Amino acid sequence: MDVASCSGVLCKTKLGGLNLRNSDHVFSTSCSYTRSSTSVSCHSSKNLQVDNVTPQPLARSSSSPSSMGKDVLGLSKQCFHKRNTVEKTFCSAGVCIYDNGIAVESHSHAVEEKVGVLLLNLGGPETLNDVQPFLFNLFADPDIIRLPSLFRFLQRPLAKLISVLRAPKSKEGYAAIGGGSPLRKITDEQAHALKMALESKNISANVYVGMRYWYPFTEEAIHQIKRDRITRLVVLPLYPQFSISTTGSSIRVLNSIFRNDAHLSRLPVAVIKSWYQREGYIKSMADLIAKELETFSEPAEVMIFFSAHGVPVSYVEDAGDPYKDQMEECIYLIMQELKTRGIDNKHTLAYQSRVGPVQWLKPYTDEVLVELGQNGVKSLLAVPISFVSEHIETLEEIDMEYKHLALESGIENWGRVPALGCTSSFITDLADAVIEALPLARAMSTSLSTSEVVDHDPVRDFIKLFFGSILAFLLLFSPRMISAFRNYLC
Ligand SMILES: C=CC1=C(C)c2cc3[nH]c(cc4nc(cc5[nH]c(cc1n2)c(C)c5CCC(=O)O)C(CCC(=O)O)=C4C)c(C)c3C=C
Ligand SMILES: [Fe+2]
Repeated sequence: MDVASCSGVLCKTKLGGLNLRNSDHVFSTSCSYTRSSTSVSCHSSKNLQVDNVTPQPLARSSSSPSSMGKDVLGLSKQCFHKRNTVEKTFCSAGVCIYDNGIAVESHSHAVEEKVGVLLLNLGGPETLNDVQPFLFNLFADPDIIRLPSLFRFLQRPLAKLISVLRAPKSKEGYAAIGGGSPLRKITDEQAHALKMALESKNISANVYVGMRYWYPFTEEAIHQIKRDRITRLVVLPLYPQFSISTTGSSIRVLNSIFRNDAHLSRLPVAVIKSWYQREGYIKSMADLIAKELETFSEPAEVMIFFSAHGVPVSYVEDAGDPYKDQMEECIYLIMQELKTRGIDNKHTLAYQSRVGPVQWLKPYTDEVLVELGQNGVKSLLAVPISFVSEHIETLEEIDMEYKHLALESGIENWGRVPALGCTSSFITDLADAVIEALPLARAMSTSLSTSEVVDHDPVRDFIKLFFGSILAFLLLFSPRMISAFRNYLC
């Protein structure tokens, strides 16, 4: 059934033996919704709203993150939300949720809808020989090293240089955790668990894994989705909070694949850009923290230490990355949830894993640990917060380096909350997010907007390349640049 042809008060979309029933808000060509201080406006030429918006932080601060109302990714915004100051669950999946939500009811005759879920993740080297090429892929990403357009042609040579320089240090880290990243195995397990959770909710779906920098690459997953003739796709990045450097980068790749493929550009897709504020996720995190606190002799005395992967400050301040705002909101929500359980410990947030010469979000995890130790904190529970699987930065950086540093600095009792992995309440919540997003899928546009049309002027390109090369040469051999490269080594 072509959902775009739907009209009237009630529309039904048949999904693999299910009917997803929505209020007419979902299918009207243009809709707006107001409820106390919350409002959502959606406009769609295809009678269907799709995510493509970053959900709003809730309740705490009064100003929106700097990216709100901006289109950080060049994705067309189909919906925009205003701050919800009263109702916690309004935008629970990072997708537009309407009036009475989405009613899902069983239906006896199946139609040809084939649902796919694409899990996006970072990927990691599986062997020590993979480390340098993995790092090359990472640093060749213009969302990881953001060069001014004049220097874009240097992206790959620079990536080669930095990956070769950094590889020995990274290899040491991967060697310490068994010779490779566990990310592929864990993500595959999460994919399987999600498929099962969807099945238990009567949704039959294929779940795919698409990694950004290592196998199975996002491109491979998309080919498989095409071969399997998926007719409706939900894209679910495994990063709770949105950053240009993670979810943003993966969605940029998806966008370019979909736009240039006649079949894919017609496929209804819903992208869940972030989900840090979902109740199920917040509660699952609170469960893990509460359980781990119990392992201390005096749980109430323990400092809860959230450690998030950092991003360069310029991402937040210049490019409008909502990552920092979402991180702070997420921690606020977890602490609120713990408070409802009578847990009112002190807590703090710091950022780890900085790379290269630029300023990263502060405070830095290593510096805060030393300060806390010096200030007499005796018990500390580390909580990795930006990622949902174990990886090099939990297993090596936190469990080895930071633990050692903390104990050296005077902290006596150390604990670490495990990553969510396949925790069942968490996977169930992801399944709910998928189900909420499904009816909001819409086809990506085939036409490039004017700002995206690549304008080729050979004379201008030559002038840029010529002067860019001279500038790059001068910069590369300046003392400042040489010291900058040294920073990639440690
Ligand atoms: C939300 C999570 C992450 C953000 C934000 C992020 C930004 C970011 N990362 C780098 C550089 C590196 N990241 C590396 C590994 C790595 N990064 C994340 C997550 C985020 N990165 C994960 C889960 C992993 C581990 C993957 C694994 O193999 O287990 C690495 C490689 C490891 C190392 O050498 O330290 C680098 C390098 C930048 C520059 C950046 C933002 C601009
Ligand atoms: Fe990273």
